[in-house]
Amino acid sequence: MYHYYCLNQISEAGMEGMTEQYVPVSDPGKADAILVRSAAMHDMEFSPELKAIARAGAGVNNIPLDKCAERGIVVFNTPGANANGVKELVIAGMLLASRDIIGGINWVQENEEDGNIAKDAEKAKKAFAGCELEGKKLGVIGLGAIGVLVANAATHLGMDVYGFDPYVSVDSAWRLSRNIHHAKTVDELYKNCDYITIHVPAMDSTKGMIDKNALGLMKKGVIVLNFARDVLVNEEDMIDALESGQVRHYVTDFPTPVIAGVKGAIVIPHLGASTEESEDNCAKMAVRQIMDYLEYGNIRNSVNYPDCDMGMPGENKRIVLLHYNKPNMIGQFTRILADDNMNIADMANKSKGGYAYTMIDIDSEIPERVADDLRQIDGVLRVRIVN
Ligand SMILES: NC(=O)C1=CN([C@@H]2O[C@H](COP(=O)(O)OP(=O)(O)OC[C@H]3O[C@@H](n4cnc5c(N)ncnc54)[C@H](O)[C@@H]3O)[C@@H](O)[C@H]2O)C=CC1
Ligand SMILES: O=C(O)CCC(=O)C(=O)O
Repeated sequence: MYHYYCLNQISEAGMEGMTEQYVPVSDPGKADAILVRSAAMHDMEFSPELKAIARAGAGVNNIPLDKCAERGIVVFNTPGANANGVKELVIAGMLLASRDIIGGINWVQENEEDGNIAKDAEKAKKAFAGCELEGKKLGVIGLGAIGVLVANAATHLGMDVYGFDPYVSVDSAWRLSRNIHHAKTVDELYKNCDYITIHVPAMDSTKGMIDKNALGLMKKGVIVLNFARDVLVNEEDMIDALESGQVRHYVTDFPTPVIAGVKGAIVIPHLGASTEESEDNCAKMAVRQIMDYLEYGNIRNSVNYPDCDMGMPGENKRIVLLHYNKPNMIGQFTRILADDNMNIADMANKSKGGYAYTMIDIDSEIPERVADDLRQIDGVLRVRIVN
């Protein structure tokens, strides 16, 4: 039996994937796994019961990854599962910023009682005119799951697209249209583009990257779109740039007290991934990953531990160890198993930064006392016999 707790509402389509072995609990302190969307977890206490957290989404800046790793809690996310939802809203954002669709709709609502509205609209509409996307230059910062989709879609709208991502993955590079120009520096993209959209995670290295200096390099009247995280943009600097006309519109998916209501800012209430399809995709992926980890110890799409997958153990018994990535850990594990006359049928060890994960299949029962001996090794953070 496994206990889980949902910190946010998670799509039914995902929860339906859980077998009768999974029971919801009302106290997170009693959960083996927590499912979360955007709820902030930094101040939460984690009980020793907690083995996994699954973020049904991409960004994990709401979760204390190192604290979790130190406690042997594996944190998962669902890469790419909501990327199409965000891509579509970014395209909508570019259109909203190019033509005053919102102003026009508001005008119709304000004049709904006007019996002459059809004729009056023809006079009023010049106030809401705009420009087209075709032929304009778009700069995409971050060519991951979302950035690639946005860049490729924009080429189909006839835009001239520039991409910047010094850490682009091989998979993303394969998915990227050959029509995208490779910007070698972010400044090159700032200087040349009419629209700039940012799709990078919120990390120490990216926070505030769109600041006064970056905005100063951009073309006058640029449109900036931020569907990634509020902290990537220095909002005070953005307000100055909107007031001076350096930025024509700032489209953001993140309302804050500073930016909400600012003239020129088009602020959306974090709707990028709020589609039925994205919510279902994320929930299904998060649930599958949690179940595979709790039942078989397999790790797929973790952000604080290495991915490591040995499939199902079959007739064997499996023990998994979360530990520091340092010398002589495996030697100590195998010595303890050998002292107990246990035969290793299969084994995998992977590392990610300072942490590592070892899966060992044994062709006999694994006594709890062996797990206890393994727990005593300096640098071991958690040991689980998973079947
Ligand atoms: N508005 C919404 O509802 C949503 C927002 N997001 C946000 O969007 C972000 C991106 O999402 P995905 O594309 O799915 O993530 P991803 O991990 O697939 O892609 C991120 C890309 O950013 C690149 N990158 C990192 N630092 C960079 C830098 N300094 N300059 C240029 N590129 C850099 C990485 O190499 C990677 O290719 C998430 O971290 C999240 O914060 C994600 C989903 C929904
Ligand atoms: O769950 C949500 O709607 C937020 C999506 C998001 O921001 C993300 O996946 O990073």
